[in-house]
Amino acid sequence: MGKIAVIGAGSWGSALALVLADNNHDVRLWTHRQEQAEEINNAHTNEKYLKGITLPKAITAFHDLKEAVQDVSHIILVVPTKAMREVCQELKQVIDHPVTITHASKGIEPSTYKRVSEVIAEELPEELYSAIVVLSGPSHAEEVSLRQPTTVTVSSGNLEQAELVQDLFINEKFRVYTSPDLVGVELGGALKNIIALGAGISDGLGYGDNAKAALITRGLAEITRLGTSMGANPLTFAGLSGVGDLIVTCTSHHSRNWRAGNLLGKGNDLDEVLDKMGMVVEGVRTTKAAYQFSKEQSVEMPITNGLYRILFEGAKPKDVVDQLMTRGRRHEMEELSNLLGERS
Ligand SMILES: NC(=O)C1=CN([C@@H]2O[C@H](COP(=O)(O)OP(=O)(O)OC[C@H]3O[C@@H](n4cnc5c(N)ncnc54)[C@H](OP(=O)(O)O)[C@@H]3O)[C@@H](O)[C@H]2O)C=CC1
Ligand SMILES: O=C(CO)COP(=O)(O)O
Repeated sequence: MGKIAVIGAGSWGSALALVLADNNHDVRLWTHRQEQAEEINNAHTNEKYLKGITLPKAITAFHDLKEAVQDVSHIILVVPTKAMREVCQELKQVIDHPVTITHASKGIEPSTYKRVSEVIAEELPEELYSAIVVLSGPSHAEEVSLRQPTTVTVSSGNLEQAELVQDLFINEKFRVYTSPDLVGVELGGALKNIIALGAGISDGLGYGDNAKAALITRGLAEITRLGTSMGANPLTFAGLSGVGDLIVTCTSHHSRNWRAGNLLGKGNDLDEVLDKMGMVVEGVRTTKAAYQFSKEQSVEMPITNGLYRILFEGAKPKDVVDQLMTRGRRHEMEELSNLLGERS
C-alpha cells in the first residue's frame, strides 16, 4: 500500500493515522514536537492525546516535515485551524511532487470567513496538489482509536479524488461516505462546535434534556441558515457531517467544545477554561467568525450571538439563556413558510 503523511499528531491526527495503519498503509505521522515523535516511535503511544492506546507499528513519527512527506501520494492535514496557514507555508517549501491533500480540521477563519479548504488553496500552489478533500462527521478520536463503529463523509470538488480517499480510510469499523457538497460538509463540521459550546453551557447551568434538544434543533436551524448563505446545499446539514456531528458533539463528554462550555456554565471564565482544556477548542474561534459574518450579511443567529456575548463580552450564561427564551414570538419554520407563501 502507498505512503501517506498525516500532519498533526494531536488526538484526531493520531486516530486517523491508526485507521490508515489498520488498512495496511505506510503512515508517517508528523509532529512539531521532537519528544512526541520519540514517544510515538519508541513506546508506540501518544499519552497526552490518546490515553491508554497502543499505536500500530506501521505508524512512524517524524519531526522533520520534509522527511515526513517524501514520496507520499497523500497528505492528511489535521492541525488546529489556527495553525493551518503556517503549516501549509512550511509544506510549500518541502513538497516536490503533486499529492492529494485531505484535511480533517473543523473551523472557519475569523475576518476572512474562509473554510479550511480555501485556506489550503490560498497557501499551497495549485501545481502541488491534485485535489483538496475534506473528511468530516461524527467521530471522536477516543472512540475511533478503540475501533468502535464510526461513520464519516468525504467531499471534494473532484469526486473521483474523494472516492480515492474513501478507499484509503474505509474498513469494517470506519465507514466512509462521499458527498458532492464540499462547502456544506466543511461548514457542518465547523459550525456544530458553536452549538456544542452552548450545549455544554446548558448542562453546566444544570438545565436538562429539554434545553439540550432545543439547542440542537434550533442550532441546526441557524447552522442551515448561515450555511446556505455561504453556498452550502441545505440537505447536507441533514447528513452525517451536519446533524450527525451536531448530535455527537452536543451529547458526548469526549467533546472538548462540550467540556469547555460545561466549565463556562459552571462559572469559569474563558481564559481559565482554555487553560484547563490543554487541547484545541475550535468553537471559540468559529463563534467569532460566524458572529462577524452573520452581522455583515444580516443572517439571524440568536444562539451564536448569545455565545459570542458570553465568550467575548463577559455576558452571564444564565442571562443569555433568559434572553433567548424571551425573544419575540416566531413561527418555527419561518423561512419555509415564507417560501411556501411566496409560491402559493
Ligand atoms: N479530536 C477529535 O475527536 C476530532 C478533532 N477534529 C478536528 O481536528 C483538528 C485537530 O484537532 P485535535 O487533533 O483533536 O487537536 P488536539 O488539541 O488533540 O491536538 C492538536 C495538535 O496540533 C498540534 N499543533 C498545535 N499548533 C500547531 C502548529 N502551529 N504546528 C503544528 N502542530 C501544531 C498540537 O501540538 P502541541 O502538543 O505542541 O500543542 C497537537 O499535536 C481540529 O480542527 C478538530 O476540530 C475533527 C474530528 C474529531
Ligand atoms: O468534531 C468532533 C467529533 O466529530 C470533535 O469535537 P470536539 O473538538 O468538540 O472534541
